[in-house]
Amino acid sequence: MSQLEELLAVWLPRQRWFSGKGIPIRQVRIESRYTLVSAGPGGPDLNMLVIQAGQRGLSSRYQVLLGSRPPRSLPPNLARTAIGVCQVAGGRPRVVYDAAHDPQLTALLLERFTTQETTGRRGRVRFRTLPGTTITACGPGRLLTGEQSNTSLVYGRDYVLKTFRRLWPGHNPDLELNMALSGSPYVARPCGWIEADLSGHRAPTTLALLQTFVPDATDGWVLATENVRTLLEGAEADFSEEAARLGRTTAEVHSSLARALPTDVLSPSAAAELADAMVERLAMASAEVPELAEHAPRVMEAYADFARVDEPLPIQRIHGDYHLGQVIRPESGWVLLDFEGEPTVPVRERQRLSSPLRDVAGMLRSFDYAAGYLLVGQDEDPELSWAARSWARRNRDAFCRGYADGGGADPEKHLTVLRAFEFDKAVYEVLYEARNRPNWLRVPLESIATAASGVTAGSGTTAAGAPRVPG
Ligand SMILES: Nc1ncnc2c1ncn2[C@@H]1O[C@H](COP(=O)(O)OP(=O)(O)O)[C@@H](O)[C@H]1O
Ligand SMILES: O=P(O)(O)O[C@H]1O[C@H](CO)[C@@H](O[C@H]2O[C@H](CO)[C@@H](O)[C@H](O)[C@H]2O)[C@H](O)[C@H]1O
Repeated sequence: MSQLEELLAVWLPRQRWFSGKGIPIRQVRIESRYTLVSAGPGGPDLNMLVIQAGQRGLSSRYQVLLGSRPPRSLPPNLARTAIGVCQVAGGRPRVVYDAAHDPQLTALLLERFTTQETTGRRGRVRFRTLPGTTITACGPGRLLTGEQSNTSLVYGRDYVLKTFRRLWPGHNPDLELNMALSGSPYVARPCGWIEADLSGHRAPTTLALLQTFVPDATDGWVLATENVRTLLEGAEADFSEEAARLGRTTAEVHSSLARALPTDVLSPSAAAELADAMVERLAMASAEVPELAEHAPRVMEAYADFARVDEPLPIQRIHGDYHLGQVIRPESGWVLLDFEGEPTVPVRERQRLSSPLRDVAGMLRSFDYAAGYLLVGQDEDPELSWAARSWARRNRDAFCRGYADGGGADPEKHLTVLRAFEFDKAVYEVLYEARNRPNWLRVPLESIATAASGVTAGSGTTAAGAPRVPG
């Protein structure tokens, strides 16, 4: 490995967006390096690196936004973003650092959209603008610091630039679906994107998406958990109108996607394949989180029931990783973000048509998360547990009602399908939490334990085990 690759191998596992945590990195290889912007001699450069991280014989691609400056010229406020000092592409030693924190570089990055030049041999990095859109440079980008799989920069009240971290060849579904929905009041308007031709791949790969910023909005996770907190503190709290409205908006977005993009019906053989994929994910998660294994037989039963369902299941493009953190609420109503799907799954698989009930299941899981997460690590208090679960139940029901009212398939009439999707999502979450936020692992594990403990959806609880509240 080169000096820079050695430095990246140490830095990478500490990044929130690195999805291979917990598995030692054996090798880092820089596949491509593009100088995207340069502030001139003595000033900073912004390099976009595509790197391959080798772990246990598997290799994953990531995008790194690398700042570089002459040694000892890193401003004190950027000191904590330093990765090290090394030669970049054989030149003089430079200090390299995480460019997303550098106001000078983030400002120049947005400016590149206004000049439209290409970078690299044969223009292998392109800044693209949607027809009819004029992008105006507006100063530095503010780095969002939330629990993210990618890295987003907010430019004033105008734009958000999301750089995708884990790269899979092809157009990112976030770009595809936002373009298909462009003009809808329920999404942030896409303005442009950055793409590159990765070595060995003909189709361009999306590196970043530029969207309009939705001002004065709060994300659904914050709104929901504040509501649960109020309730657990003993005060009145109701979220069900918001949940119902979110259900309606979700159904409308699904209808728009079905109108704009291909649709189909899931064949019995495809349903069996899907059930196999769920079983495979369960096996992988149980190997990594042994506590899950004791519930596996009950979860498998749900998957087997799903494989036997003989009703035709409409399929279409869907959100793919739908949860309360993917929706924001300005005054005007809910807006859906991040149509990327599950970032650890290859883009080709994420582009497959799927049942919109998968998104419904994702959001239902999220109501359980919002209810469960405040109680994790607390001493068991039956009253609080009951209140939290009842909150989840009420909002799950309201969301489903809203979804059906908005023209979506009535989730209540597809409980077998929903149950399998909810289990599959919860299993995904077990893996996600084990790798990224081990303190949260109990949230999906407890949902699975409750749901697998024998009470079925038809007998008064849902897959995640929240009791039905009378009335
Ligand atoms: N267009 C936007 N307007 C306002 N806030 C946004 C916008 N896009 C993203 N955000 C904020 O950034 C957060 C992360 O964005 P998201 O697309 O979900 O990134 P990731 O794929 O890394 O999870 C969102 O939860 C939201 O708070
Ligand atoms: O938003 P991302 O695309 O980065 O999605 C990943 O991270 C999410 C956490 O930020 C994770 O969502 C899980 O935790 C949420 C609370 O933080 C909860 O609302 C979701 O229901 C739960 O799945 C998501 O699974 C992961 O792909």
